[in-house]
Amino acid sequence: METTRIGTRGSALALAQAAETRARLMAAHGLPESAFEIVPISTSGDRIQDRPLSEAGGKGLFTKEIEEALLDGRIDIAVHSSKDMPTLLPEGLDLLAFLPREDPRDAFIGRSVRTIAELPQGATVGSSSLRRQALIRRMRPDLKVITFRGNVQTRLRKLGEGQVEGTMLANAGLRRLGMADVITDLMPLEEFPPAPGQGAICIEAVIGNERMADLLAPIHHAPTGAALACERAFLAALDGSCRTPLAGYASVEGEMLRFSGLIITPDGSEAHEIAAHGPVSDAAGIGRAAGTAIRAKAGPNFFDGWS
Ligand SMILES: NCc1[nH]cc(CCC(=O)O)c1CC(=O)O
Repeated sequence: METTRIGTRGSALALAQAAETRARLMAAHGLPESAFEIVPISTSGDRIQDRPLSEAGGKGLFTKEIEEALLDGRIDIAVHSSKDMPTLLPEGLDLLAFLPREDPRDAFIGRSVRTIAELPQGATVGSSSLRRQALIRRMRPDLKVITFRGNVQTRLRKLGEGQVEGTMLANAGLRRLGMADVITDLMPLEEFPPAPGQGAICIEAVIGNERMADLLAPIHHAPTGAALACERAFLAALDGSCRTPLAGYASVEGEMLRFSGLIITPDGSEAHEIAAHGPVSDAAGIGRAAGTAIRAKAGPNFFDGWS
């Protein structure tokens, strides 16, 4: 029997996502663990630690080396956080499966308070995400928001040392790491909407590889796939620029898809929101139309100066 090589980043979260994918494939096909090999691959996003990723070139940084391995045939499938995927994939690759989405909310981790509202005037909060920075500033313009990178352990150490009074991470990632106990508050979706793709694992493969298409079909979760098609179309309609703080979240109930999107200036002073719904079968169309509509709402000057 041929071994399936699963490419992934080497971070603890990425390895947990690869192991979850392997477990689902084993269960779906009655295969032993030995039918799979997890291949960790270091990416530019992992190596660049000294500046915000939005300055270093944005999203593709977490996927480039892994996609090269797919195209070179060194791995058979690649497991990613959907949030880290650019809207345009390299020629010849496609996202063939999405696993059932985890909770998409952001989590707040406070040092001596439980919520953002309880932070003292002028307190320092750390985040590396432009979206989270802007949403925090919108809620609490008095806070000092600093760029804060590193893996979960590094961030928690800095928090413990008092470099910041609070930080934010995706609830999904913390849960997958078995670290949800550090969370002191979960942000409501309406007030603090997530990034497109947050909480959803996707699996990428070479188009036309029938063995991989057959392997992945039974673990694909169609409602998550539709939600992601909508969110990714919204992102694409806004050029998916990593320098534009934006949020987008779609949920599916039966045949109905609901989407909410937001764009916001980095200082949090101006935000525009959009809500849309329609049939699941039109998921990408709903996202694209929402992107066009929010662009029109914001006006041509909104993106000037900082995008
Ligand atoms: N860019 C890092 C990244 N990509 C996906 C997740 C979380 C897991 C997920 O959204 O599925 C994280 C870390 C974080 O935001 O806390």
